[in-house]
Amino acid sequence: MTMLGIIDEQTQSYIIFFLAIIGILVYGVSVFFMIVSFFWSHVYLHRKPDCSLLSDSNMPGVSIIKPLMGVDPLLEINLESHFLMDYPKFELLFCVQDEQDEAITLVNKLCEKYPKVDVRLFIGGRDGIINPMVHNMAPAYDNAKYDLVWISTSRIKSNTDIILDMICKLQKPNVAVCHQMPFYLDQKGFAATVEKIYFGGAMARYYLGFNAVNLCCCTGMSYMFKKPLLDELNGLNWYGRYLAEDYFLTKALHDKGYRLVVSAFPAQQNVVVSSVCGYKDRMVRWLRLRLNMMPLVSGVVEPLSECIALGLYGAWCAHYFLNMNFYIFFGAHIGTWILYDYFQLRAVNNGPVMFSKIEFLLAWIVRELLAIWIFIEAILSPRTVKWGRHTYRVTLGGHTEVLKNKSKVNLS
Ligand SMILES: CCCCCCCC/C=C\CCCCCCCC(=O)N[C@@H](CO)[C@H](O)/C=C/CCCCCCCCCCCCC
Ligand SMILES: O=c1ccn([C@@H]2O[C@H](COP(=O)(O)OP(=O)(O)O[C@H]3OC[C@@H](O)[C@H](O)[C@H]3O)[C@@H](O)[C@H]2O)c(=O)[nH]1
Repeated sequence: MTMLGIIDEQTQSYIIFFLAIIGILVYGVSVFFMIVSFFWSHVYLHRKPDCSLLSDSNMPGVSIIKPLMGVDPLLEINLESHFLMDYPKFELLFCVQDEQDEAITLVNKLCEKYPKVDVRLFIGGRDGIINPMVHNMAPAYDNAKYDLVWISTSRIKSNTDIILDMICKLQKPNVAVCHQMPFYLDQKGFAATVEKIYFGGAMARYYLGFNAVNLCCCTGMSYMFKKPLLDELNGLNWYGRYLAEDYFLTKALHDKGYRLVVSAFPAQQNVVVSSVCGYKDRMVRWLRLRLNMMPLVSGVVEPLSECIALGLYGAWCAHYFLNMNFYIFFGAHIGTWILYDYFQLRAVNNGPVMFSKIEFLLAWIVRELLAIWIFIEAILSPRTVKWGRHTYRVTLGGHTEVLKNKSKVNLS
């Protein structure tokens, strides 16, 4: 008898063998997605769209919904970028929940500057919808003129290539959604470097890899879709009962057999990045959402697929099966991973990054260590999600309640 006298030696060796097989599988699948996304980011990203299905006479109209809350120093640039797009048929639908919101002044200023652009402002949102972003967008969604709707959050900067790319990709009948992989525009400062390294490395690795093999993996930061298809599946407002409306509505379309396609242009988040803590809090919020939607994947496989954990697990497996030196394997794993992330980031960035290799390395280490912190913080209180003005309680399957003054308000 071994292992505290509970199980015999043979059972113990079976368990160890089983854990080693799992380790090989997790390592193998991770490497598979890394290779796919590396290849994908080099051949697919930043390519000009193939618009052969479009002509000047059949350019579809697009209703662009911009939910706003407060003003960031870069918000004006982001909003103006939409006014400046060279596309013949679009409307801008700005939304704010509060009539005192400072963003209203900014929208009015831009409307005066660009009187030819078709703009509407919706104030007040729609009562009864839990998700604050959907609450804010609901009136605009219901009044959208066109069949293509583009939801683009306040942190997103746009340009003509992006709108054209999304529209062209949506011309295929089996494509329901075209979404942008989250990424960041260049900004100075360590926190901005950490953000860029995460989105261009760790996230790109799975975001692109999953989409390349047609898994449903989409964030609601910037995505264009065919409104009639979503309306057949209850419409946007219905998904406002979930905090992760993006996951549930894209999954519904995906389950119906439609394709979700990644835009060739990563999303240009453009906000003032002031602290690493802000990044950490957002990642904890997202992870808590995922833990409630896919507990096994995000609670077990996801942490195991992070560089340090996977390196330790892989080194143990290599030692177990091949008698390889644990430390040499681990060192080679970390070194290769850093190189991979660096070149992956350059591909997503479409060229060199603005920070030095030493800054990259420091920020990369901080990001990897933060991933452990983020996991622990998320798992310690997986049901509580703070977003905007409220705190929410999310339960397994995504059911959401607003927590207000210690009492629960169920709006769904
Ligand atoms: C064996 C190695 C496999 C690695 C599995 C790692 C699983 C990692 C899961 C997600 C990481 C991808 C990051 C996607 C962006 C998520 C951002 C986010 O949380 N956004 C939320 C807020 O906007 C949004 O509501 C959530 C979207 C969820 C998307 C995740 C879909 C992943 C689904 C595919 C899982 C299959 C894994 C199969 C592994 C064999
Ligand atoms: O209370 C709020 C909070 C946010 N918002 C708006 O919602 C948009 C997204 O907000 P943030 O930038 O804080 O959120 P994230 O980018 O982290 O959101 C992401 O995670 C949660 C998902 O539901 C979203 O689809 C996804 O975009 C912004 O345009 C913001 O103005 C509101 O309208 N009301």
